[in-house]
Amino acid sequence: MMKESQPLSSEQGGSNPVEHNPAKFKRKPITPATAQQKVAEYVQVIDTEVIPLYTAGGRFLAESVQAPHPYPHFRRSGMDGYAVIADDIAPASSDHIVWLEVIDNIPCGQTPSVPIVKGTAARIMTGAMVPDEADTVVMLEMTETREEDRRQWVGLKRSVEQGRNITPIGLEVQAGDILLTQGVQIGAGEISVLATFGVHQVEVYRRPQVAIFSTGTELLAVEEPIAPGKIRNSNSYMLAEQVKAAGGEPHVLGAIMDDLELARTTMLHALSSYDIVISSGGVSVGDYDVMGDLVRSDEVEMLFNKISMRPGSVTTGAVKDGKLLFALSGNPGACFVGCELLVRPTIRKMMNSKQDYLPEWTATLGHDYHKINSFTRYVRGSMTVENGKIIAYPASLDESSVMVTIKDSDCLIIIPPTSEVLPAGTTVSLLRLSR
Ligand SMILES: Nc1nc2c(c(=O)[nH]1)N[C@H]1C(S)=C(S)[C@@H](COP(=O)(O)OP(=O)(O)OC[C@H]3O[C@@H](n4cnc5c(N)ncnc54)[C@H](O)[C@@H]3O)O[C@H]1N2
Ligand code: MOO
Ligand SMILES: [Mg+2]
Repeated sequence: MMKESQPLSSEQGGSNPVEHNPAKFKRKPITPATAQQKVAEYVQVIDTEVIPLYTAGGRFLAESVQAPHPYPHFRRSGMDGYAVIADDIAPASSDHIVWLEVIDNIPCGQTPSVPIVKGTAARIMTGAMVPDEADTVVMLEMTETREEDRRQWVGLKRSVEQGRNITPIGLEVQAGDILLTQGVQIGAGEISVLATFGVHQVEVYRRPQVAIFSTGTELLAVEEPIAPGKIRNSNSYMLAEQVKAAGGEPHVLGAIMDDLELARTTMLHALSSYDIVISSGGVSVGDYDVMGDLVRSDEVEMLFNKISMRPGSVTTGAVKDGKLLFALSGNPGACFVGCELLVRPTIRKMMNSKQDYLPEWTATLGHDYHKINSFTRYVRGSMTVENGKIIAYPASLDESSVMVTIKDSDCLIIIPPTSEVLPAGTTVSLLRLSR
């Protein structure tokens, strides 16, 4: 559940006596992969809880599940028909109907009541337990019936090979098979396995509780009317959705003015109360970029404050008392990418997921990409399949400050550092976004 609280401050002027600090201009960029590694070093697997199965969808399994019995655990009919002994019906043909006496009727959920012997058959329904002595089920459409002296007979004009329409014990699963491993995310298929094997109480990882706050004196709450120079706080909402999609539980702490003290108290409160903290805005070198100043202070241990990527070069990581703080850029595009590349894997690693980083695919660039840069670019784009190949089209507007094309994107196309136009047709890697 996304929770939203009131903005922490509404009255401060937001002017901040940020001291002139040349250190902020000397930032040492590290690669995106190094940033991910640095963050991963601080990730701790979170504790677990036991929840009812019907609430387990989307959660990450904290236990491995071993089959306590084979599945199916009895020989099961795959058709509505008659359970027979194949040898009995071997001579059947259109000229020679073989008649078997029907001595049992086995609906689903019941056990056979009499053994099938030579010359007899049991009427049986799909999913019902096949009598031990029968080795074949003939579907209803291939049979005719008659009644004589209140005895039922079934006639067959064709033979059927032995074993037809019987699902053997353990076809899907043998007793002792490992079915689900720790860290698997529970979806429809997984929950079906758990239900089948009677796991009605599931041990899952607790959802990481993620505090989100935005900094920016320009920020309005979404319900406020626009005003000159002001914008609405869209990043908090965007981040909350990204956190939810990753498997975490967002807590939106609202927006604060660009005020160092306010940022300090908000950050410290968030770090002491939640498992992960994300802030947006104020990490560049501007006069009011308070998060950048704060992260360089003694309050936290800064891991990095520059990554050789765009958007999101100012993405900052820090740690305090074992908890990670992600101070993301205020620019929506950079904020989005920083969250996908660093926060998402953190949330998922905390729940032991092996699907922590965004999956990387190979694709063909759909049109020329003109921007040159010494940093790796993660360009939002959309994928289509043309003639059996994945074609990735960069968004028309992909600047860090652009918000509106995030919604149209299902991938981040990786454009390596380049000084030349990348022509359409180039093979590129991309990170697939989950939607
Ligand atoms: N002199 C330099 N200026 C800038 C540099 C630089 O290296 N030298 N880096 C640029 C890059 S790259 C980026 S990215 C931005 C990063 O800015 P900040 O992280 O400090 O973010 P803000 O200054 O607070 O805001 C930037 C932009 O984003 C808007 N914003 C902020 N919060 C939100 C929100 N919650 N929802 C929607 N939009 C938000 C804000 O109004 C600004 O327009 O710095 C460059 N500058
Ligand atoms: O950090 Mo900025 O997004 O690189 O443009
Ligand atoms: Mg700034």
